[in-house]
Amino acid sequence: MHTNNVAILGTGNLGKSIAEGLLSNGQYKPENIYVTRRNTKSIQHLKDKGLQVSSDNTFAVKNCRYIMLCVQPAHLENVLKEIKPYLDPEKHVLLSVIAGISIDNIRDIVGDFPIVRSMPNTAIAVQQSMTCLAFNAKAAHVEADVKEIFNCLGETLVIEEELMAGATVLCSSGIAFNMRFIRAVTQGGIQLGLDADDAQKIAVQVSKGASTLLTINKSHPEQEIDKVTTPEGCTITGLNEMEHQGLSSAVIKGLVGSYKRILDLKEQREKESM
Ligand SMILES: NC(=O)C1=CN([C@@H]2O[C@H](COP(=O)(O)OP(=O)(O)OC[C@H]3O[C@@H](n4cnc5c(N)ncnc54)[C@H](O)[C@@H]3O)[C@@H](O)[C@H]2O)C=CC1
Ligand SMILES: O=C(O)[C@@H]1CCC=N1
Repeated sequence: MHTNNVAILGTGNLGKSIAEGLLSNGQYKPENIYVTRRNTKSIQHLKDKGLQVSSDNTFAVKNCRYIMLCVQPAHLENVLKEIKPYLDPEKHVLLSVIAGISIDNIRDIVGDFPIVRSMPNTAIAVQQSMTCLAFNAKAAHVEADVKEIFNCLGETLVIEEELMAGATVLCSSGIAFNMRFIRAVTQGGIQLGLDADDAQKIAVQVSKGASTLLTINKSHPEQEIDKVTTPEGCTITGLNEMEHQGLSSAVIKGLVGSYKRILDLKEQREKESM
């Protein structure tokens, strides 16, 4: 076995994004990435690129060190029970990207094991993920290696596991929230007379520009806003109107709603398994 082979069990939206990211940044050779899915038809393109594609999770586990659990929460228990006989805590590291499933939930099924919770987003496909990571004590020795994998796919932040639900909302759902803002700006631009392609091009570049300013200047958003808002000008007029309509409040309420949904689903799953 190649010491660092990666298995992605459940190659759907996120699993595919991870596979594409690992592949295109060159840290992994295609043959060292094992991807599984019950029906492999829709990941045929990964096979064409040289990845090891299979519907057999145990085959992937036998050949890999890092086992990424990328199925939906409802499918996790079955997958863990299926691979458990082939898991070796000296050889394998489990990395779960599954929202609302704790390290303890996984440990309850597989026993004491190196387990990492990782919360990336779909921008991992283009090496621009923000990935939050939490390690259990057994996985402490792989922290540097795991960080290196995800650092090649964007930025990483190690957090306490109890913050993982909040991180899921900001980090993973955050891509969708940002997309909706960009889309809304595009729609507004169309109403102001720009054609759809030009409006989107402007919205995307402005978003990138705003992020880059904060990254490079290490500034506070309000400092950057103050540079744009000419007294009595159009920016402050637009900004205040957005706030009168509840922009910040809507965003915060959305984030809190999303967070509560993670906790509700977790509670529901726990009740069902009792
Ligand atoms: N989509 C996203 O942006 C993010 C998703 N997540 C988490 O990642 C997980 C997957 O999410 P998605 O990729 O959106 O879901 P998805 O439904 O697109 O992908 C899951 C895949 O697992 C496959 N699968 C189901 N049972 C299987 C089995 N026994 N063996 C092998 N494959 C099996 C399904 O066929 C499907 O392709 C979820 O637990 C979610 O909470 C976390 C962060 C971001
Ligand atoms: O919406 C969801 O439940 C998953 C987890 C974070 C992103 N997608």
